[in-house]
Amino acid sequence: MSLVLGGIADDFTGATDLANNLVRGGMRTVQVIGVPEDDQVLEDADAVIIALKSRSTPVEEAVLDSLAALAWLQARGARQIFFKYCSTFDSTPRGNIGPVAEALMAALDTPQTVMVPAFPVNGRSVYQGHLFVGDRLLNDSGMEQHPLTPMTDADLVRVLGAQTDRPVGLLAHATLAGGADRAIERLASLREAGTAHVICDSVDEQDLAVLAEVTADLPLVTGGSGLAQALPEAYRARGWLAPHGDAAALAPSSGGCAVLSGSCSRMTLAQIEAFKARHPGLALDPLRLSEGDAHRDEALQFARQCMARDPQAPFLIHASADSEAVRAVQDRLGTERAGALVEETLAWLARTLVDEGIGRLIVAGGETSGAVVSALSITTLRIGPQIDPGVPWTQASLPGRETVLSLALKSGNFGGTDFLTRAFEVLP
Ligand SMILES: Nc1ncnc2c1ncn2[C@@H]1O[C@H](COP(=O)(O)OP(=O)(O)O)[C@@H](O)[C@H]1O
Ligand SMILES: O=C(O)[C@@H](O)C(=O)COP(=O)(O)O
Repeated sequence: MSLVLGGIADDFTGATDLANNLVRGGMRTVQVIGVPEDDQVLEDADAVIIALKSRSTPVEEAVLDSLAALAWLQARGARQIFFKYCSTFDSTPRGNIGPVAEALMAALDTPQTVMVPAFPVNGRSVYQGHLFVGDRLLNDSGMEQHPLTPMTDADLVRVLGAQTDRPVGLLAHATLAGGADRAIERLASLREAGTAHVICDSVDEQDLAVLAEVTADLPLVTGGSGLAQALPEAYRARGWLAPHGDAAALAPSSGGCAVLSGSCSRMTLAQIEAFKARHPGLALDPLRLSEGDAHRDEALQFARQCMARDPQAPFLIHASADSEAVRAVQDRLGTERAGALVEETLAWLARTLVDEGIGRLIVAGGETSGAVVSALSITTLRIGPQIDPGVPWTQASLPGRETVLSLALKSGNFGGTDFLTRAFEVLP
């Protein structure tokens, strides 16, 4: 198998988002969880996305995991490596975006890479190096209150500058508007001046199409999944992709419907409210979780009652809470312990509920999805039809289970307000 694109994603929802856009562009894409064993057999694919949990891990660990993923993809002949991080550039002054990008550049022996977080269909755009979410600057979008990676500065040249000693430059919109040749010249002159990282403006699909044309031949690109919407066309123009049938077909789904949420984003909170207006939901209290198993067991009882009442009707369990409540919990337990406690509980619930008949599961939150997917021992996800931009249904075979599990991993900020109810309605 010789790959066109090898993806390294810093979280699991991000990996699914990237895979979704490649599939929509007609690329046969497989998502794997962690670096696969050398002898793991993968179906024929144009792209393999390796989902890591490297967004919030210590820098050294993120770098090592990313390099291991790179080595696996290189051994399968990947023409281009795509380092996928969040369209809201989720990171801290220590990293992990800068250090991981640099380690990948060194391993690929390339002096420069591009940074393209924009995802216009979901409202993420970059202008003069500043990241907007809808009509708000990043630091005024709610992301400044993220529980793990609060983003308090929208100037990405400055944000990345704090994560690296190498020079950071800008490919500005005015240059991009001049077309691919002008953008290529700009990248070359920045390269000659020693600029390793280039933040790329992009406000719409047209900008991304130009950027795809400009970057398709680079060994390494980095960013959100917006660029991946445009890359398949650039690959096709180079004769790298053969035509084939529907890249997003899934087997029929079965089993009960559940939602588990650890995301505290504004959008998830609105989705939870809309869901609870129609279906049962239970809020977890992290402080009670910290006192022992009783609260966790209550949540399981709640789920069992819902399943007994109507095995097909969806229900929700969430730790998601507004920023004030999250801060109060973090003050008492510490940020890491609070996050880990919530993730462990939701992962345990996922494993137990799937054993007890849940076959269609939505998980909201990137870190939360990582914990759930790991607890379910999932190694590969097949990407199905898109529910909302950036979020497809996927399917996984689980060890010891005859039917497939349908799984939607929802990034915190993605999806319309009715996402949690509509997702079950559109599932085949
Ligand atoms: N009530 C809460 N108090 C403290 N931390 C929480 C609470 N609810 C969720 N968390 C933690 O917040 C983090 C949310 O991150 P994540 O799952 O990636 O969501 P998102 O996709 O919105 O970023 C997780 O580590 C989760 O465990
Ligand atoms: O690029 C994006 O915005 C998403 O793919 C993503 O990575 C979101 O991360 P979470 O919000 O932590 O799910």
